[in-house]
Amino acid sequence: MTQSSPTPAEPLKIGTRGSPLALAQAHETRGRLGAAFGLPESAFQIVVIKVTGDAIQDRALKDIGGKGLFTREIEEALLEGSIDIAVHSMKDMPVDQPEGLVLDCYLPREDVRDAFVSLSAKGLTDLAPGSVLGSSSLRRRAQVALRRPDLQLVEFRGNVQTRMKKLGEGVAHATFLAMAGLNRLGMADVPRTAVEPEEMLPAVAQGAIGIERRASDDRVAAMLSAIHHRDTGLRLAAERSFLKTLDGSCQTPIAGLALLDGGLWLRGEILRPDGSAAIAGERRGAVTDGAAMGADLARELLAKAGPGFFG
Ligand SMILES: NCc1[nH]cc(CCC(=O)O)c1CC(=O)O
Repeated sequence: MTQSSPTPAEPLKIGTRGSPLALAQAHETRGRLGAAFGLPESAFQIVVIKVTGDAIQDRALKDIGGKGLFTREIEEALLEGSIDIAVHSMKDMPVDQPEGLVLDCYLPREDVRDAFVSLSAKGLTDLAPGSVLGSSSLRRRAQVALRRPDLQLVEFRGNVQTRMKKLGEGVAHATFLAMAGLNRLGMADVPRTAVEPEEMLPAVAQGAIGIERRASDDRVAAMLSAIHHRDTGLRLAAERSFLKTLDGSCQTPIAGLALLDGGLWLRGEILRPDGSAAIAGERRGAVTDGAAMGADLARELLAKAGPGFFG
């Protein structure tokens, strides 16, 4: 069923990063809006925006510093009006939006799991002692160090294609990627084993796409409310509240996942960056109670950790 279109005079400008995954997410957003309002592709214009995190490829993300390495320039474009909506991987989104912007539209979530990717092994436990694991994610590095302190960790940046090339060249024996990214890119040929959340809890918001808009743009607000996926929003409310209370940045190893199983079930974990300790906990509550549950679980873990836990 199509809804009456707000008949945009000009194409709706969709802002995105230029990586193949970001473009796939922008295309999915265009497809869902087009289907909801009976609009052709020509009613949309995809605008690629260069972000700091993509421009700098030769340094570890934690050394570039600051929040929003993958989002800042896109939010600036939204505020100045050169785009109308911004499509984001929610995993890369800071917990607070700048004044004047709103993020309250989520697409149905993809697979939340990490994928263990290797040309020679099926999982962390099969890697020979001293093997090299490539990852730039503080969370994955800490989770790996906790489980396999013998492995050597190396930084691994770049898109999926670049990382597969590095594995082929022997730069590392294995890496982790999000299942969501592999699925969205249709990369069926990448040798992957899905890692269950019970083995390794994924990042907050992994697999979720969020669409940001100007707070003042009522026409766009109405369009986005037609494609918003409520269950994903309820889960992310819990996970992002957990992250916010932990003051999570990309400098802190944090994992979190909420599921709807009649109620809302939130699991969370914080780790020391070197993997020498981890503290985990969970909450169960009403589906609309995510924000309070997330904050409460974060406070419990922070109290257990004590000062200086992150080192
Ligand atoms: N920080 C990079 C990033 N941001 C979102 C995804 C994957 C897609 C998703 O989780 O929605 C990735 C790459 C990865 O972890 O493999």
